[in-house]
Amino acid sequence: MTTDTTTQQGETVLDARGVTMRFGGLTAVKNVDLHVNSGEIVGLIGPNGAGKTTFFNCLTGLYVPTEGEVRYKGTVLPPKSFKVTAAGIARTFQNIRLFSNMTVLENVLVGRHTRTKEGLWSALLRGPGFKKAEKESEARAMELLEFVGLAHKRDHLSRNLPYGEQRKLEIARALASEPGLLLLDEPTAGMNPQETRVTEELVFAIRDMGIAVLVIEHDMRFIFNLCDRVAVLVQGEKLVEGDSATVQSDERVVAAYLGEPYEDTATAADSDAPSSPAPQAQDEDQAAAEPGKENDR
Ligand SMILES: Nc1ncnc2c1ncn2[C@@H]1O[C@H](COP(=O)(O)OP(=O)(O)OP(=O)(O)O)[C@@H](O)[C@H]1O
Repeated sequence: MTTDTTTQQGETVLDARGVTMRFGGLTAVKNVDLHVNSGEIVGLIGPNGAGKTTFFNCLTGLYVPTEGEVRYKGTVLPPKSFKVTAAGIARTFQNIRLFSNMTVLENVLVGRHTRTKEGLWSALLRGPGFKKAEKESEARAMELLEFVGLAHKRDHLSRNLPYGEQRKLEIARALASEPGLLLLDEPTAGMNPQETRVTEELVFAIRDMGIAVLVIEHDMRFIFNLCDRVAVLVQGEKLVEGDSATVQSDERVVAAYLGEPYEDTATAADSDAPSSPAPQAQDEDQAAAEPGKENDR
């Protein structure tokens, strides 16, 4: 198993400062600072309801933070998710959001739309420029499917894939937008231990492609194996941030989140049962709740 997380770390890719998100009287995220450097894998952990997904939604333009600022490579991000994707941040969702009636390949091609230059007329007329761009996009999409191990399923409908493969497909689709930063929201939820290990290797490989990664996960073994740095959110506030050893041994984290020392829970973390509830339409449910409606898709 790969546990070497050393890599070249350079410029600040993501710089979130003082991010606060209130839903009426509830402060879901409170004054959170977080940065991610190129070459880094950063983990975001915390108990259920700590504000992790809300924070992700603030980073990706799904929510406009009540206060604070999010910069990507030094530029303040526009509060629109498609513009955030075009800027270079891609994400996956806790509740998988694939186009279920499209094939595996088509799902990845959808992810490429921010990087294709051909306009509406070109698409309608299907001229030579469009056909060339279409071929290039398909070739790139197939490379990504190879990368995540799904090339042989290119023509399957995404809804027919097993759950773990749907998660991989979401990652391939996110990579299709050629991001500089990938946000993964519980990428191993519902996976068995073997699938989790494969996902771990996949995330290392993504980092080695030059893409920084910020990952939310409840599986502590996965997080502590993978991440260069881990931030802990509790009740919307950042409690601790540091390398895996620092975070694991911090008494506040043990008390607030782990409940007991990590060493004692490692076996449990490797059990077959997902450490978080089965995926559900949580984001959609939350989106329906005013005033924290999603900004767009
Ligand atoms: N759209 C919304 N409207 C109102 N409250 C919301 C909304 N979205 C999230 N919340 C609340 O904000 C808090 C943080 O929720 P969030 O989903 O961000 O936590 P989380 O750390 O991602 O939890 P989990 O690990 O269970 O996914 C919770 O109390 C949640 O009920």
